[in-house]
Amino acid sequence: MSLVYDSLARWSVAWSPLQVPALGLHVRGPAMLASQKDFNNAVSQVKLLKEDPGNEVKLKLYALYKQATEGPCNVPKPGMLDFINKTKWDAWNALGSLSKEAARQNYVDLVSRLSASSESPSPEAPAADRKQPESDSLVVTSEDGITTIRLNRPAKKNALTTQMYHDIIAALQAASKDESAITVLTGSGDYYCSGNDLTNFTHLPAGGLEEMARSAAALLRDFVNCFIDFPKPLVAVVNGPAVGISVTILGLFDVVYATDRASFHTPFSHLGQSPEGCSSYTFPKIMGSSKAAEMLLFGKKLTAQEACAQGLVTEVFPDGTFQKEVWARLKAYSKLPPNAMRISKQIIRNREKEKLHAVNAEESSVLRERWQSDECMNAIASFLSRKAKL
Ligand SMILES: CCCCCCCCCCC/C=C/C(=O)SCCNC(=O)CCNC(=O)[C@H](O)C(C)(C)COP(=O)(O)OP(=O)(O)OC[C@H]1O[C@@H](n2cnc3c(N)ncnc32)[C@H](O)[C@@H]1OP(=O)(O)O
Repeated sequence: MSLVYDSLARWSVAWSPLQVPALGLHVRGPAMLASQKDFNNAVSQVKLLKEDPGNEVKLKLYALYKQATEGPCNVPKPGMLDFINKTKWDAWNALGSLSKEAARQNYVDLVSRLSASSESPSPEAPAADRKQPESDSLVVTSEDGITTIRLNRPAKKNALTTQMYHDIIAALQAASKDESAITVLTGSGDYYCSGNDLTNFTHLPAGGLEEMARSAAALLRDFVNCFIDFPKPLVAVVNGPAVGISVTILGLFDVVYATDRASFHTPFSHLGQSPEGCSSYTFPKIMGSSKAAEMLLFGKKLTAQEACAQGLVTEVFPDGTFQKEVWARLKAYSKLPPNAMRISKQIIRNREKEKLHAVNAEESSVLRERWQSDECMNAIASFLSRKAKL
């Protein structure tokens, strides 16, 4: 269950039933409007819904409830760091001058639709007891001399949760000591990875924003250090679009294979952030300072072919044969003498290790400041309130 969902659920207890903005709401004449009794019944019915209707619907319910009971939004807008209350306020405020009566009716209609759909069997709806545990977001397997670390949150485009950063660190540490010759990072579904899960920043710890930025910077530094120090051949099998940190760390891989459907996007300025994953050093080295600046400063998105032409990607494969061709090749490579591959990697990496660690430390420290900036907070709030997408 996502953090936002948890927060909204807690919210619903504290603030009573939730609601959603304009989408799918009915407009009726006064004679057809629901009575106060219908409304009270609907409020009780919400608590009996068998299935969680999801954050968006709960927000809609919340806003309609507030509009129906208090009228148009008349309370001050919460601060931009108060993500949850701001999202709720936005939803209520979006109803504008909708009358109390119309809001009451829309609330009743929405609850009635929800009750009907939660009663009809839906084979695709995930039952609570089939919910994937957090650890299923990463799947690690070892076969044919290859350890594969697979990002497995396809419904969220494999965005990286805080837990996933920790799990990847643990998986890389284990892979560095296991029997496999090669380690692969790849993704499930249509995306390789959409980068940092932006809801990671919605859990403010007791120490507030400053403490959150401190612990995020420490985690980022540990995470990237694992890639710098990884002792065996590390291969990225980029099965679809890649965003943010999943792109920047590619500069620390030994080989990057991509489907022709992949794209490579580092929208740090759009997000009020700055480069990480040692990309401020590796990208200019790989593609030249000007091409690197276009990506890292202006967020230019590269196609797979462009990324290959600029040296970030080793080879591009047609999507239809991508998996077959790449895995056949990796299986062949995994039969090469493992010690020779390790030693060769060490010779290459040792020349750079000290520099890479220094770059990682600096980038993490700069980001610690960035995460506390208005630019960054506004960009995250904007994505979370569904106003912005890349
Ligand atoms: C206190 C400790 C914290 C520790 C944190 C560690 C910190 C290390 C951080 C290092 C710095 C990293 C920087 C980056 O990676 S910057 C890049 C961040 N990524 C983004 O900005 C991408 C945002 N996503 C999008 O723009 C679009 O979703 C995307 C273009 C990727 C896909 O669009 P599409 O229309 O195809 O699909 P949807 O938008 O409908 O996505 C499906 C669902 O997935 C959710 N989603 C996707 N990406 C993210 C994401 N990055 N964070 C959170 N959620 C994401 C999306 O919201 C949809 O969810 P719902 O179905 O529930 O709506």
